[in-house]
Amino acid sequence: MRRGLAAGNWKMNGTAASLGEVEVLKTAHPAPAVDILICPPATLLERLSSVASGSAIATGGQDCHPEKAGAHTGDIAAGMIADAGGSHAIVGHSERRADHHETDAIVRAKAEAALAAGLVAVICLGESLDQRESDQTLDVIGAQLAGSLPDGLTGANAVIAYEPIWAIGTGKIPTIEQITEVHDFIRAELVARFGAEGEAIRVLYGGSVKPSNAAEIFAVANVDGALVGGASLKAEDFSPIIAALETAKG
Ligand SMILES: O=C[C@H](O)COP(=O)(O)O
Repeated sequence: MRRGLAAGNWKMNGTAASLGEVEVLKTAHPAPAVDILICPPATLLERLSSVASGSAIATGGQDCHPEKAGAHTGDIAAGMIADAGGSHAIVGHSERRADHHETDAIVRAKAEAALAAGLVAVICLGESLDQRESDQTLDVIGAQLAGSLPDGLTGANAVIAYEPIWAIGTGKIPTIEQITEVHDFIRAELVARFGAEGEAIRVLYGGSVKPSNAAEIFAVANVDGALVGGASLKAEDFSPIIAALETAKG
């Protein structure tokens, strides 16, 4: 059975004061039945990793550059995330794909860089509202899986996050039937490509996950957890999501 993963993506939010939220989570979840991950902005990664040290909370970056080092102003290499105490790297988030024109090929290269640095790659994909409304969702997800995933993925080195773009930060979520359809499709594609490891790779849902809707989303068989944005910023919101995942998948 896959272990649940509650992942928080703080995006471009958080200052040193936010580290107190991690202290609260540590106390509230000393021995959780699921994995917990927080990906703060790069400015906080080392400090947050230090605060989380010795707890059940893993940390990671929100992006990494495909190269190991070099003249890439403003970018961060996967090895730097590891050096700062992180164990995961989110790649291919729709905000990166949109804001930084990241293609599937770039996302794949970033995922490969994460794996080469010993990180777990959290590879994101999802359809736009136009694509959803024109019945292209599974085609889009299939193409993103084919183009963004490196070879050799396993349950230990990769996580997939399905995030419908139109559900991110909007308060809207797909129906449970829609989430089930996409997650079942992703699972089948992973098994077709990676065999038994495709069964072990966790598939997270992301997009407006809140304490109020977490339980129904986590009840879906192929939903192994969540990639949470806004509701991961405050322990009072993230903690009940972790608890709901423990109930469903712990
Ligand atoms: O990475 C997280 C997702 O983009 C979801 O963000 P959200 O929970 O604020 O909708």
